[in-house]
Amino acid sequence: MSIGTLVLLRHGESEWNASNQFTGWVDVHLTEKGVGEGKRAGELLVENDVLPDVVFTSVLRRAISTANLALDVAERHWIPVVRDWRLNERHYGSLQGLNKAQTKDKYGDEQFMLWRRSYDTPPPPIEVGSEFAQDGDPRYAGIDVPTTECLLDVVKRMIPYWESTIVPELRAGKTVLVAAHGNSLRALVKHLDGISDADIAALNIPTGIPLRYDLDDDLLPTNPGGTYLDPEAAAAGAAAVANQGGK
Ligand SMILES: O=C(O)[C@@H](CO)OP(=O)(O)O
Repeated sequence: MSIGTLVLLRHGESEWNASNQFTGWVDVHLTEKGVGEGKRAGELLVENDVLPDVVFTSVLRRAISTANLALDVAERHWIPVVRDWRLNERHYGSLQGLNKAQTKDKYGDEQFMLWRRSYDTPPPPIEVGSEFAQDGDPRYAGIDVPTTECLLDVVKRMIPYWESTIVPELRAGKTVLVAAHGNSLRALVKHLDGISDADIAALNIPTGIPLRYDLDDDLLPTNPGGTYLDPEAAAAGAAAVANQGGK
């Protein structure tokens, strides 16, 4: 059987995307625009005839809601769903809740970009028990909840999960939707496309636009970089993510 189709979907615009705040593991809602993006993602799945057989999401509502909205529009609301914290956004440490533009002004461009896009420099850890920390959250019972993560930390939790749990569904020939986050999807795309630790800094994933990957038997993309189902909107969305902090 040939390898199934992989579709990656970053959640639609969240309340903290709109207010330009570092989000990480904080469980914020979608904005109205984000809800519209989720529905539009469903239309794109239908228009391009990529109808998921199974969906994987993080345990954060912005990804869960986006997947629900898209699958409802695509009449695939009934497919099996698997949720796992390993698909969560990167934990942003003590930056969670801070405004990106103010953080950039306070610490300067270089430090800001190091925290935001370097591969192996995590932001300072969040204080346990503080307002935007996740210790004590019942959904993470039994998990050693991080207090900060760099992209390398996300790769370390994400790729073993990809290999053990998502790949078997693809090998069974299924169309698999992964609804997750900017940085958890950057970790997966880095792995799929073999992007270097340095080059991954320049890659940004727009909200709410399905990204299709066709994989060969070795799980290498036959369409390197993937194919956005709305390439124009994706280019504009990725540029907007890259410029966050500039406002
Ligand atoms: O705040 C975050 O959690 C992420 C995604 O929104 O932001 P950034 O793109 O700055 O890594």
